[in-house]
Amino acid sequence: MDSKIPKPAFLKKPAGPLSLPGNARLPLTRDLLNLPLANASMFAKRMASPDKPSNGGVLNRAKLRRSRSATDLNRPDFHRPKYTSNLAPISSRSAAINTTTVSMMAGSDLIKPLSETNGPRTHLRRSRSACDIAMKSNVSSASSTNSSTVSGMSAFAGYKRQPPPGVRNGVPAKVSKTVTLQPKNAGIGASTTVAKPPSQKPAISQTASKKATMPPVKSTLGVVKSGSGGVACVKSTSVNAPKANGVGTKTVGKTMNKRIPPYDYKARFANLTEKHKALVEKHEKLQEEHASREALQELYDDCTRELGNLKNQHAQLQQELAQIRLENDELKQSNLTLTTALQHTETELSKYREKFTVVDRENVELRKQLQELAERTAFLEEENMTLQDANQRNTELLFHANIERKDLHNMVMDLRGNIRVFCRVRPPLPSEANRIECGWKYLDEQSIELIAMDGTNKRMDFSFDHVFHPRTTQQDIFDNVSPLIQSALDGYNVCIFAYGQTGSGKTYTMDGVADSLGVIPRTVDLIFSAVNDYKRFGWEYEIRVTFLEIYNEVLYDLLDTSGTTKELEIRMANAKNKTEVYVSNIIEETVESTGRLHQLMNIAKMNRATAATAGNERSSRSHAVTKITLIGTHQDKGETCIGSVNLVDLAGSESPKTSVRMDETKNINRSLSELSNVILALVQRNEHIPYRNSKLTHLLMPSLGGNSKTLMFVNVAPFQDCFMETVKSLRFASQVNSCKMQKVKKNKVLNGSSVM
Ligand SMILES: Nc1ncnc2c1ncn2[C@@H]1O[C@H](COP(=O)(O)OP(=O)(O)OP(=O)(O)O)[C@@H](O)[C@H]1O
Repeated sequence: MDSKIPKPAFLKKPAGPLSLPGNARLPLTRDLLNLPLANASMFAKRMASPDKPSNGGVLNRAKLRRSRSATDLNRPDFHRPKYTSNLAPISSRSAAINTTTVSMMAGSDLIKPLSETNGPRTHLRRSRSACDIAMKSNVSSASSTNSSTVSGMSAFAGYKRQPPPGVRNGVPAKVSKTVTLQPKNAGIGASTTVAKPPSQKPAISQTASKKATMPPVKSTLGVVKSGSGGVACVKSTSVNAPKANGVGTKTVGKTMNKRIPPYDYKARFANLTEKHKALVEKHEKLQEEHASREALQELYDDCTRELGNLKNQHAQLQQELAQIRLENDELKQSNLTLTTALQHTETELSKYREKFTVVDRENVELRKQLQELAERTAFLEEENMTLQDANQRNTELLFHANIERKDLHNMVMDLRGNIRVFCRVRPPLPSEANRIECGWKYLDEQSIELIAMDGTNKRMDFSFDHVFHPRTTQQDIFDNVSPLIQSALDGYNVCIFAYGQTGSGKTYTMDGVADSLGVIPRTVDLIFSAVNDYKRFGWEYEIRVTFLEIYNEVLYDLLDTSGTTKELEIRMANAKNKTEVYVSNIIEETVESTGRLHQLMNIAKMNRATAATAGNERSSRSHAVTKITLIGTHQDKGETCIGSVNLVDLAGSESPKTSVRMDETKNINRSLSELSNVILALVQRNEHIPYRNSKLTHLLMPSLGGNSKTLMFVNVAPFQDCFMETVKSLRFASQVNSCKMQKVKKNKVLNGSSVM
């Protein structure tokens, strides 16, 4: 054992000031006297060395005195030369130990920088105070044990004030002690430190129980061993740093065992008492730490639950966040759509604004125009009033002018004669090309010369109101007829009939064919056209129509399609006016339009044709009478005018020699003769007019004579074989015409002219 004791430090001439750590003490004088000479001289030389601090012997005199007293008590045979004073300076070694310890604690999870701990600063203060208390207790114990401890404590205290590199403001060192000594007061940071792996936590208690299990402690052990363990340093380490490894404490034990002789039971007892106290304190601290850990465990559980709740909340918030992000994306998309729509709408709005501007300008223009038009309207209304007054006056004038026109027209018609005769020569049909024609010479529009082509070359001249040659059109014919229709509209009775040999063209003249309408359909059209024109003069017309035929002196209603044979009688309408007649049981239909009238004409024509089918020659041997009654009313003037048009397609005259049905021929010829007699009586102005001698003259009585206008067509065929019948018809017509023109003729007669 002694061989392992290092060589005394004074033999090595330590460079620094003399400072003995721990229980190191300077040898007493008497000790020095007991030293071998060499050693004594060396010590004296040492003391006399200029390197020795001037106050080296004064500084630790109290210590030396105490040490000497203790030593004296234990010194039956004191041999101080074995004192090992070549230890490293305590301050440096203590710093190294404490640096190592702090580094170890700082490197462990138990020590956290202040910035990592969230514990309140007050905890740190309390921990610091506890630490200080612990330190003080250690210091006191140390000082009571050995005066050299003071320097060790000073060195350790100096270490605390100098934090190791990497630790800010020295907090980690304080925290490490706080965590270790005062776990109860530790905050969250402390709990976090305590919650570190338990393999490191027991190191604290093991430090007290001198058990070295942690690798950092081993390294510390190496440091201690290499430093050869100064007593003060080791004791300081074991007391002031309970977290130091057990090896260090073990080193202390060895040192103390070395230092306290076995027989010094009192010192040993004191030492054990201190150890016991330290262990008791550690036990209490461990119990507090255990309680603190349990509290921390509860806190940890609470935190875990809270963490779970927070995780759930976090997950829920994550879902909400995802939902919100989704909604946000939808809102962004919607916003984008709305933005696009807004831009589109703004574009349209700008267009509409431009249009509105244009329209507004147009509106202004239109308002101006409207104003002008309003003014214009007012002017026109005023002018219209003036015109209406003028129109009313003109209407009045027109009404009177129309009356005057009627009078004049009637005068003209009178001058032309109430009975007028037109002669029409029909052309030969293509099927009649082999028939010999008479010689026809048209002298003028009113005269014709007939030349027999039978070899006698007989010539006969006839004069009429108008002579129409074979090429005369239906329109030319009607142009000469229409003035009579105008007379009917003016309130006169008009009778137009066609007289002539069978096959001479009577039906063609009166009815016409589909592509060449005759007098009757043209009369219908003219009447409706004139009625519409007369409306402008205030006249409203009612048009009534009847269709009948006279066959063998029997009346037939051509509009009666019932098949029943109703007896038609010609009766006088007014006893006072014997010219007014009507036909009983006849169908008289009021016609509103031209179409309807044409429809009725076709019905009548079919009925007559049906009769003709029953007997092939019936149509040619019956008289067809179409009567159109015109009733005009002028509401304003309260006037009424009634006129009528009798359109008669007479049966064709026939020579008895060629007649097949003599009775029919006789009836036809007799009725035609009676018609001739009536007409001749009229033109000769006889007192008695034999109207009632035949159904035909009786029926036409209102239209023959008086103010009636009568027009007779004498139709003749152009053929030589019809020469006699043609001459007969022309003589009758010429006789009518000569009688009418008798005055003129008379003038002619006076001039030497002759009529046949
Ligand atoms: N002006 C004319 N132009 C062309 N064809 C005519 C003309 N007049 C008559 N005809 C034709 O001559 C034929 C006989 O004419 P229409 O039947 O009119 O004689 P009508 O005198 O009526 O005979 P009826 O007394 O037997 O009835 C018909 O085919 C008709 O088309």
